[in-house]
Amino acid sequence: MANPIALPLYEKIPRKNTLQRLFDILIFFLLLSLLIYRFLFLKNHGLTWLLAFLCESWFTFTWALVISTKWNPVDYKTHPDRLLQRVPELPSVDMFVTTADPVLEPPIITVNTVLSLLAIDYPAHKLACYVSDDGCSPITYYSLVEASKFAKLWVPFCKKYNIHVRAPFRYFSSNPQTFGGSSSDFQQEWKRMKDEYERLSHKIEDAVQKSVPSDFTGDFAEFSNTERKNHPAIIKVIWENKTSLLDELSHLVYISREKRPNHPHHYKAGAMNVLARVSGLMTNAPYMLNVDCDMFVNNPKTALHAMCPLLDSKSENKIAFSQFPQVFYGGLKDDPYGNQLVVLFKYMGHGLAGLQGPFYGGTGCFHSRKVIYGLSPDDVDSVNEKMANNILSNFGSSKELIKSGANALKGKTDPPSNLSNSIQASYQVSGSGYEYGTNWGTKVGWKYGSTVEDVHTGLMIHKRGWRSALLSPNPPAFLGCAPSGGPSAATQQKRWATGLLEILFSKSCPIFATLFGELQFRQCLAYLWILMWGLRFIPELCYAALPAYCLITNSHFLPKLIF
Ligand SMILES: O=c1ccn([C@@H]2O[C@H](COP(=O)(O)OP(=O)(O)O[C@H]3O[C@H](CO)[C@@H](O)[C@H](O)[C@H]3O)[C@@H](O)[C@H]2O)c(=O)[nH]1
Ligand SMILES: [Mn+2]
Repeated sequence: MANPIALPLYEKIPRKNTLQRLFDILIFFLLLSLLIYRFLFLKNHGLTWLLAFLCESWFTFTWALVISTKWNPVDYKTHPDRLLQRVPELPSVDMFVTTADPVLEPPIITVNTVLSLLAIDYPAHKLACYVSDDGCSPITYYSLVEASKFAKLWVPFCKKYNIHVRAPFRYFSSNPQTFGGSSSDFQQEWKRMKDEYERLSHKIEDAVQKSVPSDFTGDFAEFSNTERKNHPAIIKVIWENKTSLLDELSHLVYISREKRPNHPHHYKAGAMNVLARVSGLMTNAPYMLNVDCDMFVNNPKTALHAMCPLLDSKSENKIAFSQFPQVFYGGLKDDPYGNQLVVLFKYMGHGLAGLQGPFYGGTGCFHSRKVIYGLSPDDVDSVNEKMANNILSNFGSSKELIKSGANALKGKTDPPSNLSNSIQASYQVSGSGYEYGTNWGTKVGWKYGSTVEDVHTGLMIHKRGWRSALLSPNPPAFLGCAPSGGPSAATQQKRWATGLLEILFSKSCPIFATLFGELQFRQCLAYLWILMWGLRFIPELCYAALPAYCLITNSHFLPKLIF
């Protein structure tokens, strides 16, 4: 048998795509010949011919970007089984869940995501789950407190019977025999778990109906007199794993950062930066997973898969993040609105994986804390005091955060002995004015300035020369909700289109990142393809309107066939 130490933790396997390339090139040549033909006869025709020429030039250009991106697709094959043999001490992971609105994102959904995270196959004392609530909702907090009680039964049950789907709402919607077994012990425990989960759901439902707790006493006192966009920070350690035991529940922390009407809060990016800072003070894990509240873990080995490229010695200094594709459940058949992102991840994503790496997709992604703090790949092995001080010079006024930041950059783990020791500092770094005059949102952390903070942040990471990995394990690592269509899909796509254009027309533009940074040329083309997404409607609408226009004006834009 081969020495496990010598075996790689992951492999990049090129996909065979000769036929696909042939078709892609053929289409490209057909487009080019059409353009040449149009150009040669431009003088003999009117406006319609010119418009068609311009639209087709655009289509040819975008097709060239697509071909370049898809040319060398690769699949990542990860070997989580080898991980423990090669890396005896798994690193800690801080897991972030963001939620913003208890009505649009019902707490039961967030609770399921949190439960699925707490139950993953990873040493429990190495995990901490932080929930950021931009809705400042006592109901969300109450739901999490109740969920942590249920988790004490749910997590051991999942691990004992090796349950595959660890989000209870999803698990209990399937037949018990499918996952888990048929022994009478199992059947009994399954029944008990189901009853307990139903009790939890009812409690949460009641809380939503009656806005429990209405008196805001005791644990809920901090929520009294709060408005969603005007309230002080609220941080609560819901559960602390005090014994550092493997089979105890992981830490669970609730954070609602301070919001004030005159202070910009920078939406999700702002929330992520608060999460990075508070977790830096509390657990300071070298890796951070972030998920949207509606994206539960669907494969319990997810964290082990993600660690393979991040910890493999050949890539340790190069791969900044492991991204899992967004996969959705319950979506419309054949994805008529295109919001299940199949093309983006299945085709373009794997093509990107063969270049510098996939875009950061905002959820289902494991980041390295050092990279988020601003470290460059060349400096990883040589972080000295001066460099750390330089990076941390605009980290804000919290001395505790600067100390923990220096440790993170130097690769030291230094979690404080208990979480409550860092509560006071955590309140300080969650304040709405903490970031003034600092590098947060510019050089450090999640980037501000675009509503698509994920692509923006990923682009800035690639610009520094980092790579990223796209992992598509089977079953998919995470499953999420996509809007089913109608106005919500339109609003989402409008937000994406605007946010992508904000990046294109800013100093973060990928062309500058290639000219003045380390963004590879073909990676730059791929970024251009996605960032220009919001402009595509112009030539597409125009081209679609041409036939009707020609019919009305009795002109033509297609060559006449002469037999
Ligand atoms: O002020 C805000 C706004 C949003 N969120 C959270 O951010 C996540 C994504 O927001 P959502 O409204 O669901 O946007 P989507 O368009 O569905 O999200 C996709 O697009 C976003 C922007 O590119 C990415 O951040 C997401 O990860 C990606 O799933 C959710 O968990 C929200 O709760 C906040 O925490 N604070
Ligand atoms: Mn969403």
